[in-house]
Formats: sequence, C-alpha cells, structure tokens
Amino acid sequence: MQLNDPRLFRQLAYVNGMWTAGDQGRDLAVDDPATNEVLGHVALLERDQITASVTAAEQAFAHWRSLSVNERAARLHAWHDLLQAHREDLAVIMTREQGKPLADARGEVDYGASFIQWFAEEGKRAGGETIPSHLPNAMLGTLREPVGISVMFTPWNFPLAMITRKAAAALAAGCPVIVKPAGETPYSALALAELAERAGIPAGVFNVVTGDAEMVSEVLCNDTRVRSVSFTGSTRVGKLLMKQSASSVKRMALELGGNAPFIVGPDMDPDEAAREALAARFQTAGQDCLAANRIFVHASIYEQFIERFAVHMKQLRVGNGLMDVDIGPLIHSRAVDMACALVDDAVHRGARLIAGEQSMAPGANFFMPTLVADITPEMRVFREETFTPVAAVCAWEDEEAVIAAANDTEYGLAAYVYTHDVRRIYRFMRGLDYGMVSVNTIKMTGAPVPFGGIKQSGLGREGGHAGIEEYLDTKYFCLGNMPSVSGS
Ligand SMILES: NC(=O)c1ccc[n+]([C@@H]2O[C@H](COP(=O)([O-])OP(=O)(O)OC[C@H]3O[C@@H](n4cnc5c(N)ncnc54)[C@H](O)[C@@H]3O)[C@@H](O)[C@H]2O)c1
Ligand SMILES: N[C@@H](CC=O)C(=O)O
Repeated sequence: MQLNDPRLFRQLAYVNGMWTAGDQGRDLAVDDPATNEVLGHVALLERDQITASVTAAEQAFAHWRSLSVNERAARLHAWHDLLQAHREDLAVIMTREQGKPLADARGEVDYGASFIQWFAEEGKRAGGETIPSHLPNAMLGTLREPVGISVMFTPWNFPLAMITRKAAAALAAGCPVIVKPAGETPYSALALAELAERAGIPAGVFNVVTGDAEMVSEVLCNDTRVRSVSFTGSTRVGKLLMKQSASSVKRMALELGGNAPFIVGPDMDPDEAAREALAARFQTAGQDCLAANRIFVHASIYEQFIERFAVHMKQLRVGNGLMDVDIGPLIHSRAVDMACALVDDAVHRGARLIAGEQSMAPGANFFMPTLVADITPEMRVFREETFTPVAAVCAWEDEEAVIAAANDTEYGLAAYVYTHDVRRIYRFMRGLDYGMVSVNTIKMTGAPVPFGGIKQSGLGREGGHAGIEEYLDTKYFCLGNMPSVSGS
C-alpha cells in the first residue's frame, strides 16, 4: 500500500503496547473489495493471547484511571491531532480495505477524529453530585468511577469512526480498551493503535486484537474481568453477545441494524426530495445503518419523484473508491448476491423495477444502484435492512397510515421526514418510533449527538453527553457521623 507513512500499515495485532503475531503463526488474508487483490494479512491470535490482552488491560487500568482528567485529555488531544496529521494515509487505508470513495473516507477520518476531541473534553465534565441529606449529620453524594475493562466489536462499514466513538469515551472515563475490528477491515484499527502509541497512550490501555470473531467474543464475554461490551453490527450478532455477556452481567452498548423510513410530504418539490432520498439511500453504497431503507412518497408527487430519482441515480459513478466515484464496491460478493435476491423477491411479489442495469457493474463486488417501486410489507426490501444500493419506494396518502407503516418493523434506529408543514413535522417527530428523527436533512450525526436506536436497533447511546455514561459507574457515598454537617 502506497502511504506517506508506511508504519501506519500494520499486519500484527497490538496488545500491551507490542505488535503481536499469533502464537501458532496463523494469519488471515485481507482483500481489497474493489479488485479482490490481497492487500495483506492480519495475525490470528489464539485463545490464550486473547485472555492475555485482558490481563494487560487489567494491569494498565490502575495507572490509567489514576491520571487526572487533564492528563488523559492531553493524550486524547494528541491522538486526535495525529489522526488529522495522517488524514490522507488513513483515508487511503480505509478505501483500500473497505471500498468507500476516498472523499467519503477522508470524511470518516474527520468524523472519527471529532469523537476523540469531544470526549477529551467531555471527560472533564463527568462529575458526580451532592445530595441534600435526609439523615442527620451525614453528607451524601455520588462519585463517578470508570466501569473497567471495556471491549469493543466494530463493523466493516465504518472501520475507524465506530472505534473512536466508543474508545475515546471509554478512555476519557478512565477505562482500558480492547478493540476487535471486523475481519474485513482490520487495518484502520491497527493504524489507530500505531497513532495511539505515538500519542502517549500507555501500553495495555488501547489494545487491538485480531482473530476468529466467534472465539474472541466467547473468550472476552466470558471473562469476568471485562466489565463492558460495546458492539456495532447486526442485530443477530448483538443478541449473541448479550447472551454471552449475561453470565457475568456486563454493561452493554449495542448499535444494531436499522430499517429507516424516509417520508416525503405532498408539499415537497419532487426533484429536491429525490436528490435527498438518493443521498440518504446510497451513502456508503447503502451499507450504512442510517441508509433510507423504505422511501414513502406522497401519492400526489409519487410518479414525478420516481422519474427524478431514476434520472439522478443513473448519473451516479460506480467504481474503485480510489477513482473519482460516488459509489464503491460492496464489502464482498455475498452482499452482491443478497442485493440480487432482494430485487428478485420484490419483483416476484409485484414491485416495478424502474432502473438498475447489472451488466454495467465494473467488477464482481459491485452492484449498480437499483430502484424498485410499489413495494409492500410482504417484500424483503420492506422488512429487512437491505444494506445494499437498492432503493425501495411506495406511495402514501393517509398520515396515520404512513406512520404506522414506518413503525411496522422490529427496528428503531433512524427516520427521515421531508415536509415544510410544521404541524405535520411535529406529528411525525412524535409518532415515529425511532431513536433519531431527522427533518429536512440527511446530515444528522456528529460528536455532540446521542446516537442510538430503540427496539431491536440497540441499547444505550454513543456520542454526546450520553456517550461517556456507558463507561462510568455511579458510586453513592454516605459520609456519616459528621456532627458539623447539616441536612441540606
Ligand atoms: N447499526 C450499525 O451501526 C451497523 C453498522 C454496521 C453493520 N451493521 C449491520 O451489519 C449487517 C451487515 O454486516 P454483516 O453481514 O457483516 O453482519 P454480521 O452480523 O455477520 O457481522 C457484523 C460484524 O460482527 C462481527 N461478528 C460476527 N460474529 C461475531 C461474533 N460472534 N462476535 C463478535 N463479532 C462478530 C463480524 O466480524 C462483523 O464485523 C447489516 O445488516 C447491519 O445490520 C449495523
Ligand atoms: N453511519 C453511521 C454508522 C452506521 O453504520 C454513523 O454515522 O454513525
């Protein structure tokens, strides 16, 4: 890989401040999804090595938590600055392993860095409270303590920002961290480890383990020394991690799948609404938990919307993310198979295939943006998180019915509403059962935001003031027999 700083491309795990090969010498090939070329390999750690990463974190914890918040913040700020200084290399690594266009990868480096900056400061504000005493001669209050060793399983669609959103919060709270990145995208995580070391984050405080996901999660979730598990990925794996963590009652933060509705009101300009829906559907080639999964358009502008959406969709440039494109490859060929199956299912059940010419795909892992109209609740595109560049549209007329249809899913991550009618906006905002509702914009995320879902989209919040709470325990204290202390 051509980088300005070749030391950012690491193929070994990072445990206790050391670049670590698997004890059995096993490794795993990592492919560039655009070309299927092998980019490199990554160490497959053995069971005992995963346990050793917990021991390293345990030993590092005492020192890390003892630092003042300002000392921890200084290291986090240094880490943030290093991400910015190496932005271009980090973006290239991300595009090569994940496939997303370079411009999007640069955006993700900025997004990822912003969480480090945010939590460096947020750590300074994570204080307890004093409580007016109901007991005579006693002082009551709370202290905030770091929960302890925090494990993070992160996905391949956002290989850098999903790590920093979790890890920076935990580190700021005083917790040591063990990250298990997705097998498809380990190199962004390992580059983060290289930069964490350069930023002065001590050995054992930020570890990146690589290996078989099922074995790693089994070892880490069953280790009683691990106190918190955070995962971003599918609802299926999230449930598995919950089960594995139940025996030792760990704290859980889960950012799982979504099935976002995108509702367009009758007052919208069909062309403007189509451009916005297009961007909301095809971000990260549709492999985004925030991607608009079901597009509900008011019947009065439905056909015009479809026509404008198809026109704009055909202009999207699909290709290798290193080139000047809008949409890169899907993560692997299974995702292409899934996209084909979703479209077939929809058409078989009566949807109209408006556009999507797969013979134009520039490689095995590419899927050309596709639009299906007249979708119904029986179709897979309606029920499942499609995670592919397949846009699925239907018409609505009755406001209560469209809210009910939008809520007719086990997911509840994000919803979009496009209309300028303020009363309608209010009714949608209140009526939609989602953790996040975005009105007249598709840009809703960022460091200050409490990101997260309800129902089977997850537990807890990341980012914002809430993000650091996932890594803090509240310790109540009662300082009794203090005759000079009043009850107030
Ligand atoms: N909510 C989000 O932010 C978000 C982000 C990315 C992906 N996703 C979900 O991921 C799905 C697509 O990804 P996929 O097909 O790779 O899903 P998947 O469930 O097979 O895998 C998701 C991730 O979990 C890891 N994983 C698998 N088994 C694991 C285990 N036992 N322990 C720990 N980690 C394990 C994988 O390495 C991968 O990184 C989508 O349907 C979407 O719901 C959600
Ligand atoms: N796009 C999401 C991540 C989910 O895939 C985000 O911005 O956090």
